[in-house]
Amino acid sequence: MKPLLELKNVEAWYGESHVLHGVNMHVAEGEMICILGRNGMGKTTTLRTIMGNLRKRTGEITFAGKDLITTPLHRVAHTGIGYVPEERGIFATLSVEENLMLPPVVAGGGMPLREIYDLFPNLEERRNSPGTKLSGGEQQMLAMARILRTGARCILLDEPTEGLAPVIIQRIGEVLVQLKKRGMTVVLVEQNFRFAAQVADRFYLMDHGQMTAEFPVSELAAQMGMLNRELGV
Ligand SMILES: Nc1ncnc2c1ncn2[C@@H]1O[C@H](COP(=O)(O)OP(=O)(O)OP(=O)(O)O)[C@@H](O)[C@H]1O
Repeated sequence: MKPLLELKNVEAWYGESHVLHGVNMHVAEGEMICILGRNGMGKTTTLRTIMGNLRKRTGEITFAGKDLITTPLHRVAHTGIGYVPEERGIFATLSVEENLMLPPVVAGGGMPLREIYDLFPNLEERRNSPGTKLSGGEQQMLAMARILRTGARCILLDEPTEGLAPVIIQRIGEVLVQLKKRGMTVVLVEQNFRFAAQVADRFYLMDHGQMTAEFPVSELAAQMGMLNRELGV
């Protein structure tokens, strides 16, 4: 079966700085993959390159049969792919509900507000609170919810657990399991290896702008020695 998202030999640059050196990656529909790697290896850049935020890029990126390299930046979300950046991008002066309603529904199947509140009950409780008053966990959930409303069927999540308390991390894990049950495709970048090990189906290890290893969760135990050497997990 053809992957939903596929990168072939993708290279990308920030100005003169060559950061991705031939990234190969594929994600099946409904799969949750996790990109592991030390700081600065190109994980965030991979997500930004898929979304078209880095325009200087070569190789092939296809999503749902569409060529994303030639898709204009403002049309990428219309293909059904959404990005939740590490900094979350919540509008501080707007309420939770205004943050949710602001981005347009750009692809078919956008999650209605009612379903979003069922998935994130604490967002409903806080629907009138301004972005500035939200905890880190609430901000992360709002950032994810906002992307689900746009109609994305594949979400790219950059370090969703960063800086969050264990109980909130567990809640985010539960949401990801729910999304997976609904058939959502997820690309996760995570430093929190213990969290990723509980939710991901398959792993990529990124090193100096390339994927240097790939294995399914069933091989995790056998790969621990290698991961320990590479990441110190
Ligand atoms: N806006 C930018 N301009 C120039 N270089 C950048 C920019 N953003 C990142 N880089 C460089 O690109 C390389 C890859 O960074 P990237 O953020 O993709 O790594 P990462 O694996 O996501 O690590 P981290 O977890 O630290 O974010 C690093 O050398 C970084 O310094």
